[in-house]
Amino acid sequence: MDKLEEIFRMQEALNARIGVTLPPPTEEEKTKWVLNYTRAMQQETAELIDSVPWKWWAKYQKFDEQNAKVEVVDLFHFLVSLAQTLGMSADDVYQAYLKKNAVNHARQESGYVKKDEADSRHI
Ligand SMILES: O=c1ccn([C@H]2C[C@H](O)[C@@H](COP(=O)(O)O)O2)c(=O)[nH]1
Repeated sequence: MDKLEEIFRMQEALNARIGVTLPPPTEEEKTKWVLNYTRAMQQETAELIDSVPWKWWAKYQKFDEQNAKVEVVDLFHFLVSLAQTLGMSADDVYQAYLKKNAVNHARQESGYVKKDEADSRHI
């Protein structure tokens, strides 16, 4: 089985155990879960920041690479749930990634001197 598809399936199973079925049926519920998952990701991002010595005034901090990797995986859990909240399958994410990656390369090709919001509308 494709690894991304397996991750999506495992995340669905974990979320079901927690009592959450995605995508939510109403726009109101979708809004709630977008906010829940983005807030959870902000928290995990803060924990990732704390895994590196970011405090320029303190000397006690260490680079905890092992913990940083765990935080990345925690973030991935919530990012996959966020995609599922918006009704995206593993293949939807893959296809959108391909298209957006091509846009990013085209932007580099052209020097990216102007922001063109319309260049991503086809994704
Ligand atoms: O609805 C949820 C809630 C939590 N987690 C997972 C993601 C992280 O791996 C971990 C974060 O929880 P704490 O370790 O911060 O308790 O739980 C989910 O996948 N879905």
